[in-house]
Amino acid sequence: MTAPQHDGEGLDARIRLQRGAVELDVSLSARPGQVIGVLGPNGGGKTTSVLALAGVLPLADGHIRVDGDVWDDGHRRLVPEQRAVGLMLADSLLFPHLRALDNIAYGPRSRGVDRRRARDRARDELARVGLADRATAKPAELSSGQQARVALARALATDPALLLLDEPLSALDPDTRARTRSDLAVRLTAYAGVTVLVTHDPLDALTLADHLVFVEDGRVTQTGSPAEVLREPRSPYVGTVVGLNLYAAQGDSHGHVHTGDGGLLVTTAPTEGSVWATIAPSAVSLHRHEPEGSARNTWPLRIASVTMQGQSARVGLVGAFPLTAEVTLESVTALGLQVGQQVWAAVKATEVRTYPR
Ligand SMILES: Nc1ncnc2c1ncn2[C@@H]1O[C@H](COP(=O)(O)OP(=O)(O)OP(=O)(O)O)[C@@H](O)[C@H]1O
Repeated sequence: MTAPQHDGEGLDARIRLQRGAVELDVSLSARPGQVIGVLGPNGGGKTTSVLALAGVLPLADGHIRVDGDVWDDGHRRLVPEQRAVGLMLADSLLFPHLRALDNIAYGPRSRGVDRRRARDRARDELARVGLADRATAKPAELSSGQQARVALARALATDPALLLLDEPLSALDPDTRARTRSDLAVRLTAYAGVTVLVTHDPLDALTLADHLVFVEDGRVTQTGSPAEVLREPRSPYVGTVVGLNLYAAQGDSHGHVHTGDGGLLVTTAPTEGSVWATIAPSAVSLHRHEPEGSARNTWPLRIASVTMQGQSARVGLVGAFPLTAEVTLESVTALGLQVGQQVWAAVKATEVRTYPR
């Protein structure tokens, strides 16, 4: 479950079906107004979950209930048109021959709303995404960010109980993406239904979602609020998403943490038994020679990659203890860091966090 049990309002789903090689078993639940961010590696089953919620793929088992109504219970199922769903994908899929206004009015019209009321509603939705003045533009006359906003307006114009956003921003360039992300955040705040947001972008998830669900190989590997997930990642994939070095390990009461392949970490805050151990990349210092200071954890490693990120660089290190370090660009030049070079990495014992696995 992704949120506390509730009284039937909102989304309550257990999605079980086979698709390709993946046997999907994913539970999702949320109250009205909540945004669930669904993340995971390629092929894990995120889009399949969205298609099941939309009614495109039938459940083999499990259930989908929205506001107490059964949409699918493995036997009875509502077809997509019977579901109060709004859908927005990376490709906005607008009708190219229709004006922005008519693209949005299409949904209410096809659900029986008369022409004038459908257009009034479409005008209202266009205004809410800041495009009141582009009502007569055809999709080809709109920028990609504007097309995305029209697609969002269209998805919401039918008053869906469930809004499904599958990589809604992934086709946008970084600047447009950032602007559209904040517009989306504002619009979602005013939306009363449940939103399921599939994304590969940690920033989308951390800024838009109330609750995160990680789906890997058809299974939920971690759920929690963004703050919980940032604090305690519980799978190597989640560790990568939140940007921490993460190790499955065994801890003892003396502050020794043994990672699987003979690696040893020293920590000042030991947890006994099966633990996850994390090291923030910014806590790793790099040296040309073996450091003599107080750091308890030091390893000679080889630089496998250097990538820039704003004013800092992430340095991938391989060897006895694989690590990612984050250092300033000044350090990169001062140390003359290059791929293939041998360096010493050091981490203070106070910087090694452990928590039960
Ligand atoms: N049209 C299809 N027919 C059969 N199997 C499919 C089809 N599309 C996807 N699959 C398979 O279903 C499984 C789940 O894929 P899905 O697209 O749901 O993953 P995803 O988590 O959304 O991945 P991505 O991040 O790449 O979009 C994969 O094994 C995939 O190969």
